[in-house]
Amino acid sequence: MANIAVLGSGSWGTALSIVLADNGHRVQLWGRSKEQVDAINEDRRNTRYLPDVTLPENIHAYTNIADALNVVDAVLVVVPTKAMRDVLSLAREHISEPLLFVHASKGIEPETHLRVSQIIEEVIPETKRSSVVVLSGPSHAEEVCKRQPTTVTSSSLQMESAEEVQDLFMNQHFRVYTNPDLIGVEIGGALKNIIAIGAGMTSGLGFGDNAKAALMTRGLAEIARLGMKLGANPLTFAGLSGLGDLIVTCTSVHSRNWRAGNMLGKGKTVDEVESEMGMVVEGIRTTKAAFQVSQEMNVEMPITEELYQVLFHDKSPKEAVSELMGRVKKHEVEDLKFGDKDPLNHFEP
Ligand SMILES: NC(=O)C1=CN([C@@H]2O[C@H](COP(=O)(O)OP(=O)(O)OC[C@H]3O[C@@H](n4cnc5c(N)ncnc54)[C@H](O)[C@@H]3O)[C@@H](O)[C@H]2O)C=CC1
Ligand SMILES: O=C(CO)COP(=O)(O)O
Repeated sequence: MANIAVLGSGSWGTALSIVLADNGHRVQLWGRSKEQVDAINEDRRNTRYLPDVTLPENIHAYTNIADALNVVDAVLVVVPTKAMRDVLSLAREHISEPLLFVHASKGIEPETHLRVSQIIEEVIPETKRSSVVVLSGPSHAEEVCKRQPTTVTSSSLQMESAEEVQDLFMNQHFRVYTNPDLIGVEIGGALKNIIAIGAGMTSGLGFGDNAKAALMTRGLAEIARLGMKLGANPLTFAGLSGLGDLIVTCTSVHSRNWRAGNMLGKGKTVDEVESEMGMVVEGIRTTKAAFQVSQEMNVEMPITEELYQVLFHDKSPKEAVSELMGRVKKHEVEDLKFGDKDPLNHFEP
């Protein structure tokens, strides 16, 4: 049994707290809202984010981050990426010995373009962190908290740390694999949100499954293109944190990114969508960050570029689709050449 601080009491922080509590761990959950923290402790409910779920007794909620971090073995940070740096800075002051840091957020920091594990490394000094692990994959909180079958990936540069997190979370409903490709796992989890906004947008425009399949497939190609340039292994994008998460986010009724795109396709503005959603839509800021990175690194990302124009420069979704469909003709797989006898050798690691 371990004591684990969970920083962030939104949908995902609460659902992951349930997984940990089911595994017998003591969870010290930190949230900003006193009303929500009281409701968790007194009524065993997170009324705002997961109102229908009864929370196990071994989840204890706090508004004071020092209380949540008091005598713990590991820290799980699950706040929107834009809040990550502030929350970590707040936590840092209350940590006195090296702790295992796990995060389950999916984004790229808007101003610095850092992945979340890099933000942790920058804000938490080595004397206060033993290792950094990301937990990512196709996993909506609404299903995890009902103990429906879910599979995710635990990734870290240290195998022991990835396995430690696998052991903390894994149970009969929540299956955890390990993967050493931290860059690939974080990039796949962050960038699939962009494509999910696009998939929702095409549905909002009235297009069908062909358009969705096109976006998902070509979206994965451009995610992998940028990821590989950043140092990821292409095989990771065919796994849970890549293709798996892309499927769930582009097709599930629970996806905030898909729903946001759907509203945009139906004519709402970004401001209207964000205020109606009331929950984080990571893909909006990630679109801007990924677009900027793709420009800096000279990586072609046509879907991301069109969505950036829609989200930040008032381009109409219809015009964006038309631009994508009217691009110059291309090969499907850049590495495959006609007449090449052994094309698969391009995929050797
Ligand atoms: N909801 C889901 O099913 C999943 C979410 N994620 C990721 O988890 C991360 C968190 O998402 P959710 O929990 O769904 O978001 P949410 O919108 O449900 O909740 C966000 C939580 O963060 C808190 N928060 C926001 N800004 C803060 C700040 N500056 N300081 C302290 N707390 C702050 C809010 O009060 C709220 O409790 C995101 O990166 C998301 O992509 C990943 C997998 C599944
Ligand atoms: O990452 C998620 C599921 O794996 C959550 O996606 P949304 O933020 O679009 O709901």
